[in-house]
Amino acid sequence: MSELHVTPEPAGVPVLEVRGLAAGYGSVTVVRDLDVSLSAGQVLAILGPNGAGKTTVMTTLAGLLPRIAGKVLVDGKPLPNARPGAANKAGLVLVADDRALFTGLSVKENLQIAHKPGGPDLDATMELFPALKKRLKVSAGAISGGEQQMLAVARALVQRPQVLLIDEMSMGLAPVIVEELLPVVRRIADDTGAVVVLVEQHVHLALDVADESLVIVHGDVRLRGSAAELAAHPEWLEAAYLGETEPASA
Ligand SMILES: Nc1ncnc2c1ncn2[C@@H]1O[C@H](COP(=O)(O)OP(=O)(O)OP(=O)(O)O)[C@@H](O)[C@H]1O
Repeated sequence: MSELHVTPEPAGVPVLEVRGLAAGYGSVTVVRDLDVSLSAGQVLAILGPNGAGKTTVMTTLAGLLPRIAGKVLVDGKPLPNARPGAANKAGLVLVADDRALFTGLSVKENLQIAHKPGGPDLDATMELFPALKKRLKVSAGAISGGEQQMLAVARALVQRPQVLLIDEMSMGLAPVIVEELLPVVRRIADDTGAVVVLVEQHVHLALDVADESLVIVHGDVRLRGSAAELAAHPEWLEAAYLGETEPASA
C-alpha cells in the first residue's frame, strides 16, 4: 500500500474505528488494509474510480458481507462479523445505492416503519427535507429520484444512527440535486453528532461537505487527508485516480 498523505487520528474513543479491514467475495480479496478512525460529527468521503471497492467497504461495514480480516468498532465495541442486525443495533445504518424503499408504501409509512425510539419525529425530519413534506401521502414509488434519495436518507435518520453509511447518493441524480442533498448530510452530522461515511462520484461536491477523505484504487488506500487539503490539491487526486504512487507536487 502506498499512501500519499496521512491524517493524524482523533483523540479519545472514536465513534467508528476500522482496523486492518480486508473485504471481498468468497476467497477473492477486493479491499485490503483499511484503517479508519472517526469522532462524533465527522464526515468521511470515500472516493475512487469504478470498481475500486467502495461499495464492498460499505456493505462489509454494514455486516452484509463477511469481513475477510480486521475489526470494526462502534464506540469502542467490536461488531461481530457478518451480522447486519447487530451492526444496526450498534447504531450503524446503511443507505444503499439502490435506496431499497418500500415503493408500494407512502413516504410517511416508509418513515414510520423505520422509526426507532429516540429517533427524530416526523416534523423534525421534514425540517431537513421540506420538499418531501409535501409528498408524505404519495407512494414512494411515485416520487422523483431526488425525492427517493431524500426519503432513503430520512429513513436512515429516523433510526437515530451513530454511524450513517451513504453509498452513492448521487446515483442517477442530476448534479444540481446532489448539490442540495450533500449539505443536508453535513447538517445531520453537525446536528446529531453522527459519523457519516459517504461514497461519492462527485468528488468536489463530496469534499465540500466532508472533513476527511480517502481515495481507494484497486482496493488499496492510495491517498488520505483532510477534505480541504485534498480539494486544494486536485493534482494529488488525479495522480491517485490514475494509480500513480507519488503526486506530482507533493
Ligand atoms: N457480488 C460480487 N461478487 C464478486 N465480485 C464482486 C461482487 N460485487 C463486486 N465485485 C467486484 O469487487 C470489485 C469492487 O467492486 P465495488 O462495487 O465495491 O466497487 P466500487 O468502487 O463501489 O465501484 P463503483 O464506483 O463502480 O460502484 C469489482 O472488481 C467488482 O467486480
